[in-house]
Amino acid sequence: LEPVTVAISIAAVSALSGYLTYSDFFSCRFSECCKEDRPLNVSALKLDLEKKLFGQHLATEVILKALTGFRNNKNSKKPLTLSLHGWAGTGKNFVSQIVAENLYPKGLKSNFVHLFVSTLHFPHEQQIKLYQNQLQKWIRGNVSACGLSVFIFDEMDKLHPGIIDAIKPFLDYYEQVDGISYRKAIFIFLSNAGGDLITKTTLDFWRAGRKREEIQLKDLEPVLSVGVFNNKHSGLWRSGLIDRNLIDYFIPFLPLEYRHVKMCVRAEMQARGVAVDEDIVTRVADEMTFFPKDEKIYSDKGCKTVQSRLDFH
Ligand SMILES: Nc1ncnc2c1ncn2[C@@H]1O[C@H](COP(=O)(O)OP(=O)(O)OP(=O)(O)O)[C@@H](O)[C@H]1O
Repeated sequence: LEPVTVAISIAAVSALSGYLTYSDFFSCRFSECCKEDRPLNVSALKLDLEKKLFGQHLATEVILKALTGFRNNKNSKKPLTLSLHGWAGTGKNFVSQIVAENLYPKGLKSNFVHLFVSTLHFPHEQQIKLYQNQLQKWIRGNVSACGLSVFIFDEMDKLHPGIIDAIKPFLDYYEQVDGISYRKAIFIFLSNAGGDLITKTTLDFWRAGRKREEIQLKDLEPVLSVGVFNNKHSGLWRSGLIDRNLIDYFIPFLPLEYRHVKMCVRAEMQARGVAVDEDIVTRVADEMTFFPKDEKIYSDKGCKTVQSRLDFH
């Protein structure tokens, strides 16, 4: 059989079985497809988070629930907004990548996933108005092309106050704004703001002899939202997004311990296709620095420099 005949037969069978429409088959085969109505593969996302993300039981649980609920709800009243907080190298970008890959096979490289980095895209304080206009245009254009667009804002703590409020109308409970519905879009904010509050709570649990897995969202989420709202350097200082309850979840990323750093080293070795050597794992983990000064429990940079350190061994 010729490839064309095979393609047509597969398309016809798929269309008949209701799995894909005929035009879907061709458009999705030859260019990337906007997956607005496709259900999320919940077990794949769960497996990814549980296998790949270390030491973040709260983030794993909340992200899984939030995405599943949102994607299964055919009548969502607003876009999904997640605000991820935590110390450097604790997995915020890593999780965004996992989420993106579970929505679109090309992940962060997908045409429907957009990453904004504050210091790169919005560097000058004097140009806030310009950035606000550009941001609105960019989001409007992309959501009109694909409802299930994903927008990731990295370095929120370095974003000049007020910029993010430009997207408030898109995050609100409107059916449409100027003829466009934003209700299927996903907004993810990443920030180091609140990292100190998260560390303090995690440390309190540790000092009280309690397991970190006992920390619940209610121990952190309220402190986090208030802390971020009152922090001039959070990107969400006095933000209407918090005021109007437009952020669905504040998700804490806990500081990583020595054992988590070791897990990151092992994962990196496996990703490089080399056999895991426990001596090297220990040596790389021992090279990292830990805080607080006395107890030395949490890695200063999380797992961030693990990859480059591994190159030396
Ligand atoms: N909790 C984790 N589980 C597994 N790997 C992790 C985790 N945290 C970090 N890593 C590894 O470290 C790398 C750097 O982490 P990542 O970029 O996600 O940190 P971040 O929290 O976004 O930091 P920053 O706030 O500095 O941007 C990731 O690509 C991943 O390989």
